Amino acid sequence: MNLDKAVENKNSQNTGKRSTILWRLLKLVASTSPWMLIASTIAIILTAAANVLGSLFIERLINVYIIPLTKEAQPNFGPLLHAIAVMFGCYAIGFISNYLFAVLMAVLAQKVQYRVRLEMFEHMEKLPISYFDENDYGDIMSCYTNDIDTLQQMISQSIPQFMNSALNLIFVLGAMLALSWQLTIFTLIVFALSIIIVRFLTVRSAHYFQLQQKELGQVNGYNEEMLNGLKVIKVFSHEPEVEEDFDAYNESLKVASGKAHTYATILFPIMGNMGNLLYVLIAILGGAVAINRIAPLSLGVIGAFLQLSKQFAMPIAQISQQLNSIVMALAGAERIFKLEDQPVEIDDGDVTITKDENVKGAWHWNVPQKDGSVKKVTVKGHIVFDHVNFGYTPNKQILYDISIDAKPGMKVALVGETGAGKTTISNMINRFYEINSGTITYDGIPISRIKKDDLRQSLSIVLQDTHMFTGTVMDNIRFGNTDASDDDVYQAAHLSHADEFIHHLDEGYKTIIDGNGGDLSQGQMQLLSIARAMIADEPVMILDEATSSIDTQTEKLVQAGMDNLLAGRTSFVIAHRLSTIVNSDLILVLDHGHIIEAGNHEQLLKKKGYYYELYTGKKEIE
Ligand SMILES: Nc1ncnc2c1ncn2[C@@H]1O[C@H](COP(=O)(O)OP(=O)(O)OP(=O)(O)O)[C@@H](O)[C@H]1O
Repeated sequence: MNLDKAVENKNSQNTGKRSTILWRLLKLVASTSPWMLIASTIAIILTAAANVLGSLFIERLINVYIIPLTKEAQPNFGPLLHAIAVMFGCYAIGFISNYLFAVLMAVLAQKVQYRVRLEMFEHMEKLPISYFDENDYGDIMSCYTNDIDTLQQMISQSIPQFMNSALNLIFVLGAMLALSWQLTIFTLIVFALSIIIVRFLTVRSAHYFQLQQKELGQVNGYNEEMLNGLKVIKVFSHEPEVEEDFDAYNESLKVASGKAHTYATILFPIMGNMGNLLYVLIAILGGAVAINRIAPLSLGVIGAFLQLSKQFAMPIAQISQQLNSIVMALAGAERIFKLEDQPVEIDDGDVTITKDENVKGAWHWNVPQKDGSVKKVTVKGHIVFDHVNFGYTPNKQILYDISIDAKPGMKVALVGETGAGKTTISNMINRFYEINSGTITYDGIPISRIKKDDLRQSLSIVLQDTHMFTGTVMDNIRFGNTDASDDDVYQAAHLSHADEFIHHLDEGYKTIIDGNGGDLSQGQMQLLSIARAMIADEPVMILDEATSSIDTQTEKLVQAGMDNLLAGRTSFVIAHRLSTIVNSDLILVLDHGHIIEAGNHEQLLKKKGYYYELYTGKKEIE
């Protein structure tokens, strides 16, 4: 199928979709500020009406005021000046209402932009983690930057100009018909020809504008990924390959963008000259008709008609140009709406958790009862997996028949090769993903019954990939518990042994951490995130390779602090260094999503199985 045919087909399919998006956009604008929309609609109607009235007045000016004056020996210019003042008044009203319209639309566009940005951010926070697995960060970012920008431009410029032009067109057409239907029909024939050309060009440029936005998303996505992995690229000297790939994306963007703009820019000169052509043709035709008395055409009518024909051709040129921007912005709006329509995390939990402000480390469940009352139950931290099966995607199972009984206060270690499913198990407890079958209970309550926010609030998680936010060291530790006092922060830092390096920082706890901890080592960030988890003081802890970047000496110290912290709390520890988990109450050995051995260190050593081989170095964790 050739491209032009494909473009036609795609466009006819998209037309319905576009009108839905446009309708939704209109509702969004209307609900953002109804009075602004009404005021701007009145202003734009007034603009078009005033401009056309001004042009129509030319006929009276010539026929009633100017021609009689040419026949008088001593002309009285008073009535003519009065008529010119009326005409000026018309144009002045048009100018003022047009100005008001532009200002209103600019303010309205800012309001919409602000609202969309906020809604998108709020919605994004509620999206399930799986959404971010499936979607590229660059694409999501592109939605926040390019798409919102084009949307704002569309509301503040393209739509106002489009409406202005469309209304002008209608009013001018009415005025032309009132002056001469013969000349109007002639104008419409020329107009129909120009529509065919406009349609031909807009269909093509619309396709390439959509492609351009898509390619831009890909370039941004690739850029971000490579920026994040810059160090890895340098280490492996992959700069030439990366550059080559980037070049390919960039080239596709250049091609799409070039074609989109070529079609769009051809449009304007064609339409501009169409106006001049129309002007000349009407002058010739009108003159011929009047001279040959084919139809009763006065000089005033021809003069006014010529003025109107200019006003008629201009909007067509503008409409065609604005249509491109609108189509481009609609593609952006579609992506914004798609993100806003993404289903948020399902949370039908009715059990909540409350921290007892008076007793340190004490939490309780609020369990609604059948009679409507709420039963308060102390949180113990008993986590049970019962025959749990799970896969991130429907066609690939990751966890098979997992059963774990983590009694309150137990330290449960998960060991196994890379990709065995250790992190996945922890992802099940905090409900980042939903299990396929089986049950997970927390103090006997199925976790699906617990409100997600509350469930996560009761779990402290320290990940291998630490993330710091821009702010002071103090703020970053306090992120775990915003109510914590400065002393609590110092204590947590002390317990996690983070205070040693913090004291060596230029401004100690007040040192600003930029971006994602740019100036800190990976190990130092891990110490901070352990301190952050410690301060949260939650009943259950999950440590996923939490100490993997810390040197063995410091790790031993951190371990001692952590063991104090973990005492009395249920904890799940994932560690490649077996030395950190030998004192666990229960060690689960995972292999390809199956638990193949379970017991404490001594029991597992006695078994002389997989764990024994790992521990004695006969087998290595890959
Ligand atoms: N978000 C995801 N989407 C799809 N598959 C995933 C996702 N996260 C992990 N997996 C797959 O699930 C399997 C188990 O991964 P998991 O991260 O649980 O392993 P792990 O034992 O924690 O490994 P490691 O020791 O490397 O951290 C792997 O095959 C991995 O490719």
